[in-house]
Amino acid sequence: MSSEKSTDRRPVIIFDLDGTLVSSMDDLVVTLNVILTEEGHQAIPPESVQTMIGHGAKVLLQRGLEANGVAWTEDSIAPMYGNFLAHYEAHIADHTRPFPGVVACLERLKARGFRLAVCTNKVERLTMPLLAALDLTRHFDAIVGGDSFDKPKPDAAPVLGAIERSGGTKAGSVMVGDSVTDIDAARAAGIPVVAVDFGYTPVPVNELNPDRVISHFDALEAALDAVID
Ligand SMILES: O=C(O)COP(=O)(O)O
Ligand SMILES: [Mg+2]
Repeated sequence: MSSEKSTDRRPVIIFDLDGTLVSSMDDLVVTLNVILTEEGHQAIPPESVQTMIGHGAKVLLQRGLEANGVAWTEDSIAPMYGNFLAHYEAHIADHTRPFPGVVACLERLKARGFRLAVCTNKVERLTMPLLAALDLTRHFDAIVGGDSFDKPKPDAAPVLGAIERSGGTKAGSVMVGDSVTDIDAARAAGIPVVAVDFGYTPVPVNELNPDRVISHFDALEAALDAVID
């Protein structure tokens, strides 16, 4: 961390990745179904996969197996998980793109003096190449993955870690996410949360009581102004 960062602590806007900054579902669906069908299992329809995203690739694979009625253990899924990581890494941005308005919004927030961070449950091995492939890495002061700290979201640790690694301060910081894990992690960390309603969640986000819900990144600044004291 530079001395400039440590003496100039600013609020941080902490973004979830899948379903919030980027539309990663199609690439995740393809990889999951390639791995399941290679093993002789049934492919899962996209609308079902959408409800399984947000807890990282390993949980996605576990849920895909459970949907097929297949029992798994950590040992039994290890080779399949390795294949999943390799396939997904090779196709990480075939279809995945930033949602509309993301880049312009990040630039406006940076110009307003916020620090910016990613806090995802995707492992670092996948998070870093995805952000690089979409030319998003340069916008962020810190990037935290599901394996960056001992526990992933909904634990507070990765959210607080993202603030710390950004050289930021918790006061005035806000989480932006698409699912219950983001809302619970923000609550655990003691910061407000804005939810996007175009992401991946089995439960509509407005039923999860975030501080604000937005339907487009053009609405994020007004939502942040409303939730920051
Ligand atoms: O399920 C994943 O791969 C990670 O999801 P997240 O970026 O929404 O935390
Ligand atoms: Mg998400």
